Amino acid sequence: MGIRTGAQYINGLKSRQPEVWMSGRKVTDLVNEPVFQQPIREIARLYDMQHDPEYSDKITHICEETGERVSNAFLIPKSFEDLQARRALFETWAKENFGLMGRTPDFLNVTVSSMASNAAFFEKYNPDWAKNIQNYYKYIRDNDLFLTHAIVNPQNDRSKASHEQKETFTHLGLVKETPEGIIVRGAKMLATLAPITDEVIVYSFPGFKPRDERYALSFAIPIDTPGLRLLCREPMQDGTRSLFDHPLASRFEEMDAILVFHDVLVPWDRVFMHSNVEAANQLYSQTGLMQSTHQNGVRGLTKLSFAMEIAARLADAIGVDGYLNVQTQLGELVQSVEVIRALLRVSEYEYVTTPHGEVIPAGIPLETIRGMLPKMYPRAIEIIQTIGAGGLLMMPSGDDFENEELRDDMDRYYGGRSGVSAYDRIRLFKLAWDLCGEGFGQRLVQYERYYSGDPVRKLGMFYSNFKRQHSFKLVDDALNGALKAQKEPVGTQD
Ligand SMILES: Cc1cc2nc3c(=O)[nH]c(=O)nc-3n(C[C@H](O)[C@H](O)[C@H](O)COP(=O)(O)OP(=O)(O)OC[C@H]3O[C@@H](n4cnc5c(N)ncnc54)[C@H](O)[C@@H]3O)c2cc1C
Ligand SMILES: O=C(O)Cc1ccc(O)c(O)c1
Repeated sequence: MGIRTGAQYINGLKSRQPEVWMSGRKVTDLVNEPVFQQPIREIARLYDMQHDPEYSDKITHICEETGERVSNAFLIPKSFEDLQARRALFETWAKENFGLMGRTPDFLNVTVSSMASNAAFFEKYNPDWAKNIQNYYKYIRDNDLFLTHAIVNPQNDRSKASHEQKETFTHLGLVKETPEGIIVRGAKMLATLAPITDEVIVYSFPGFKPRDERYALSFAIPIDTPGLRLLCREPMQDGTRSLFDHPLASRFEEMDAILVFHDVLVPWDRVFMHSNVEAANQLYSQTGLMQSTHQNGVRGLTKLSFAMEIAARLADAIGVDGYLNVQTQLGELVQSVEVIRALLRVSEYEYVTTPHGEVIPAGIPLETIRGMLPKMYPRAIEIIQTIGAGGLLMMPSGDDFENEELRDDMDRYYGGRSGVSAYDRIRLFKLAWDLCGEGFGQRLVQYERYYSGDPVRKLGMFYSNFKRQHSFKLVDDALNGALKAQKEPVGTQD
């Protein structure tokens, strides 16, 4: 089939009924559920762009194997140009939602593409796992599917390994093997957008201990697989608030869910790994899972640029951007954007070709983005809050603004500097408040901190890897140079 349209994506959602719980009730009509309607439209719009002549050649390509047009997320890059084609997709889609939707279909499609192109890793442990991940890649590529992922265990007690939790199946684990597949039970935490996806893929970060075998799992199943329950967090908008009042929150909220598996059957052909602690601990570093960091970086750059632009427009609108304290904050934001932009370019220009011929962006600059964004983005939000100050809280609702009796006061007291009307300023400040004040915006801060795992442990892993790869030769040169310089009599140097 190849690339889907938005309507085909929505028809897919209509064709099944996953077990979704939200606000104490079962959601039985996903497509007409107010909380999900706008995010579904946003995702559908991305699918439609694949067919739009303005974008089609930029974000899709003809698959060599099938001759069909498929998303660039499924490209296994073999050259710098391929990397750019993949980036073009990430960038084009991210700009559609200002980088505020992190888990658009490209994110996991690129992850699975990378897992499949590293099938040799799976082959080492079990040829079936290698075959399964490759077939799965082809399946989601040819059907243009939208995946969610669940990699982290529920928090319960982080001081204990999976096998030491209060109950055997607090963390998702294997119950038994059957002729049809494996039965799994327990929970996985935080699958973003799960209710409106087609499939879920499960894998883990490293950290398994001996006796954690039953938890060392990776597989993918349809989101409506019997026994799989999706427990949504409290929604941050009810789907009925106006776009005037909440121009971002009412469009781009990504619902998160905990996944509870009640003895779910995973067919053998969907099992990518099980019962192997060593393989599970290696999966992250050996299968290019980090390729999604390219998508994260491009999307993160869009989001940070958006925050920078909002801060600058706020300052301009109320005439404070001539003050030195405001200028230094705005300058800091512009420089943050430039740092991330430069790191992305370095990662792409200094690409690495793997032994099996896949071209991947250089890891250290990409990891540096991942380490810096969790500090830069919250700082950007703090700057928006500082520049907007009390005005952010004082905006009237759209209904107030429309009320003729109030209109004179609105026009007089809500306008900005000369040339900025009350209407323009209210809209701008509402946009800013969605990002820096609403629950929606706070989730976006939390997302940037945690979307790719705990930044504390990630930074520790980053330094350990760096230490393994780096010679620290400058220090040796300085020490050796000092010894040499001591021995040479003055006047003998060239
Ligand atoms: C908005 C949002 C969306 C997300 N979407 C997804 C998704 O779609 N799919 C998915 O799988 N995951 C998703 N994540 C989850 C993400 O993977 C986790 O939040 C992340 O891995 C951190 O784990 P945790 O939240 O359980 O924190 P914890 O691991 O419980 O950490 C809590 C605190 O304790 C500290 N800590 C815990 N253990 C240690 C340790 N061993 N050593 C040192 N310090 C420690 C941490 O530094 C942190 O400060 C999302 C997260 C957010 C916030
Ligand atoms: O950045 C990485 O390390 C890759 C990665 C893995 C899992 C995630 O959920 C994620 O967002 C990113």
